[in-house]
Amino acid sequence: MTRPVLEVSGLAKHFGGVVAVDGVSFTVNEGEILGIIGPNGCGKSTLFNCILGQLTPSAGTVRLDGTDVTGATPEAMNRRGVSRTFQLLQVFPELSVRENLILAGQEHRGSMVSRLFGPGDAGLTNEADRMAEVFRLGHLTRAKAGGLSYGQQKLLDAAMAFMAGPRLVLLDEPAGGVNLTMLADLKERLRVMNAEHGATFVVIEHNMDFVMSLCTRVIVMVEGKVLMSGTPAEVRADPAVLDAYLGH
Ligand SMILES: Nc1ncnc2c1ncn2[C@@H]1O[C@H](COP(=O)(O)OP(=O)(O)OP(=O)(O)O)[C@@H](O)[C@H]1O
Repeated sequence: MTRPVLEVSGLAKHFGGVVAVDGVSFTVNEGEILGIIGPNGCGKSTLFNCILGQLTPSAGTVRLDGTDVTGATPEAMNRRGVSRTFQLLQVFPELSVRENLILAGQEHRGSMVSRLFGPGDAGLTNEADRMAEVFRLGHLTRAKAGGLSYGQQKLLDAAMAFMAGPRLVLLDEPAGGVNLTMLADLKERLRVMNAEHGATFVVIEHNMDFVMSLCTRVIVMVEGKVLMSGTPAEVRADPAVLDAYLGH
C-alpha cells in the first residue's frame, strides 16, 4: 500500500501584498519522485522554503509521516529526515568531497552530541565513501570540492542531500547549469537512489526533459497555485500547461 510521506494542505505564503504561494495541496507517497514545474516566479522555491521551515507559511499545513510539522525549524525538519538542496551550490570548496559528505550527514542528524562526543567523523566516513561511489565521485573522495567541475559539484551537492538516510529529499534545480553529459549522469544517479535505495524525493526543475524522464508524477504551478498534476505524459498533453509556458 502506498503511504504518504509528505502531505501539504492549503499552503499559502504572502509577502506583504505578494501572494507567492496560494493554497497549494499535494501528497508525496513513499518511493515517489515528484516533479514541480512552473514559470519563473510561480512560487516553487517559496513552497520548498515553507515545507522546510526556512519560511513560516501564512496558512495551511505540512504533515510528515502523518505528523503535523507546520512551522517547524529547518533543524527540526532535518532531524525528522527531510533534507534539501538549494538553487545555488552549497558545497564547501576548501573541504574534500568526503568531508563535505560527512558534514552533510552530521547536519542531517542534527546531533550536537554526536559532533561533540562521537568520533570525529561521527561514524559517517564509510557512508560518505559509499555515497561518493553512487554519485560517481568515488575516485575524488580526497579532492577539494572547489577543484571539481561545476557538474561534479552539482553531483556532490545532490549526494550530500542523501546522506544519513533521509526520509524525504527536496532538490531545487539540481540540473541547473549542468552540461548534457553530466545531466544524464545525474538523472541516472537519482534513479539509482530511488530504485535501489528507496529514496523519496521532490524535484523543482526548469529542464522539462529532465523532469519528464525522471519523475513519476508532475505538479504544474502557475501564479502560486497548482494548475494541474499528473503523469509526465498527462502533463505534456495538457493544453493549459502549454499555454502557461508559451503564453497565448
Ligand atoms: N522574500 C521575499 N519577499 C518578497 N517577495 C518574495 C520573496 N521571495 C519570493 N518572493 C516573490 O514570490 C514570488 C514567488 O517566488 P519564488 O522564488 O518562490 O518563485 P520560483 O517559482 O521559485 O521562481 P524561479 O523559477 O525563478 O526560481 C515571486 O513573485 C517573488 O518575487
